Amino acid sequence: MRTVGENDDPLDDATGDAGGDDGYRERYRQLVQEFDAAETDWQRDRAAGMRLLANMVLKLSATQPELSGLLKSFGDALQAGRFEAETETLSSLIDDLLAEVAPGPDLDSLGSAIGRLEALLDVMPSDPDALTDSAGIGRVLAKLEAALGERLQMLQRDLRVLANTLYEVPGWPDALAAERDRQRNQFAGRQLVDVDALADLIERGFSSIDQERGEICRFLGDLVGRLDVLEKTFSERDSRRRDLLIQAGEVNRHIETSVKDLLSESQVATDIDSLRTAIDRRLHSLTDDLLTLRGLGEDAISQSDQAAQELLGRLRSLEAERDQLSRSLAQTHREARIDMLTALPNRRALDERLEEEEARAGRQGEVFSVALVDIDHFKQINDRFGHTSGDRALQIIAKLLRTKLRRADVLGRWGGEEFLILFPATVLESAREIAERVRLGLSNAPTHFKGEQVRLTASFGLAAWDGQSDTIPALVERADKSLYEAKQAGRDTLRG
Ligand SMILES: Nc1nc2c(ncn2[C@@H]2O[C@H](COP(=O)(O)OP(=O)(O)OP(=O)(O)O)[C@@H](O)[C@H]2O)c(=O)[nH]1
Repeated sequence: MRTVGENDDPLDDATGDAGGDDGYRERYRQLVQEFDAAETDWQRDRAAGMRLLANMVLKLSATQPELSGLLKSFGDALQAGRFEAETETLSSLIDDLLAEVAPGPDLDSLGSAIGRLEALLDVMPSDPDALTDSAGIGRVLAKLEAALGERLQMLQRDLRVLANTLYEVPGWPDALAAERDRQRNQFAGRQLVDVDALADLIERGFSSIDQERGEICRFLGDLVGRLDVLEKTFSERDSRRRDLLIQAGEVNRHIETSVKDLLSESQVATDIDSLRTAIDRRLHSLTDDLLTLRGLGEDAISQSDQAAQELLGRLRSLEAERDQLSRSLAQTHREARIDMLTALPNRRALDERLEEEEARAGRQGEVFSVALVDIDHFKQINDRFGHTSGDRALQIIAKLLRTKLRRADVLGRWGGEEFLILFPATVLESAREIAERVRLGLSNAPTHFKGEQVRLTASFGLAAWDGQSDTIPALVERADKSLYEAKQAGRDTLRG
């Protein structure tokens, strides 16, 4: 392991070992971005869910007459056909269907209609081409099937998005679950709500959304319960959905283990290099797992609201684990005496290095100098371009200062927008020359933020160690005083 003092360029070192752009930092950033994007999508879905409520009423109303019309024309077509053997069975089936739909189809009766339609298909001749006079019936049947399938699928999808979306509202999931159970019991007693009553309920729920959350919960419970009935009709034989859940469960467990291992490895890591290796190894597999989960999740969302809930739950708990990981990383970095943002030695490391230099200079009867560097008008960078750009400016300046200094000079982040340079075994005059070179280098290197050219400058306050009777706090205080004078003199200059 290398110590801070031996480190030529800590920023390069921090990414170099882990492989440049492929380093753990980059992958970690991507992971964070993915989570943020998921969060944004989710917010958007919530708004979409509210819009869907309104659309659903319209769709239900539109389905009813169209369905009746289609069933009637199907019946007519049958009458015109010559399927003597099947006519009786078919006619009674169609009568049943029409009777069921006539009073105003709701989701429950549509679900049952689909079941009957399947029975109808079963009794139809298996080879339509062999029957020249079946063309009309075939067309009507196909149209009916397509219209029903499409409408119900749309309805199902909308309901799922809606249910998922509103699960997000605090306190609703429990109310919803209770309501869903209640509705399930009602279904057992075949207690149906017609489409007008349903629409009424939705509208009432809308108009008093804040005061009447309970009402909306009941309404949603009703819809979700009905959705279950429909879903059963459609996908009882859909084993793919079950497979997806099993696969997702396996990936989840793998992720859980990886994160736990990583956390415990980061706790016991004794140096930054071994920690970095551990993170590197785990983040590879975590990122892959997450992508797999995403892929599975996308499929699962389209198939099951339950799967979507589970995926979301996983993403949330992963997010919590990510935060814990990031806290643990921050802690390790602090302990490693490296500043997280600039990857320079931090205040703690600088304090130690100053003490070492003081002891060395005292022993050998030498001197040394320090400079406090404060970025000019830095608040304006934050105010104009945002805090993230401010952070980037600090990173740019850190790197620039580092490249202008000698190998032996120690540069660290003293705090906020302030840096400290230690010039070991250097008299004030030489330190001043180097500092002036650094100041000019910074001042002549324009930077761009959000497409705008910005000139970053800094003020420098210098002081030299005054021999045995001097102390580090007194030395830094003198440098700070010089810095104040440099600021007073108009900034982008040095004093001391
Ligand atoms: N983005 C970002 N801003 C920081 C960080 N640390 C400190 N700052 C900001 O740096 C700014 C320092 O502002 P001031 O002390 O008013 O000084 P200034 O605007 O640089 O002006 P002068 O020093 O007088 O030239 C404050 O707005 C802090 O919020 C950081 O880590 N990141």
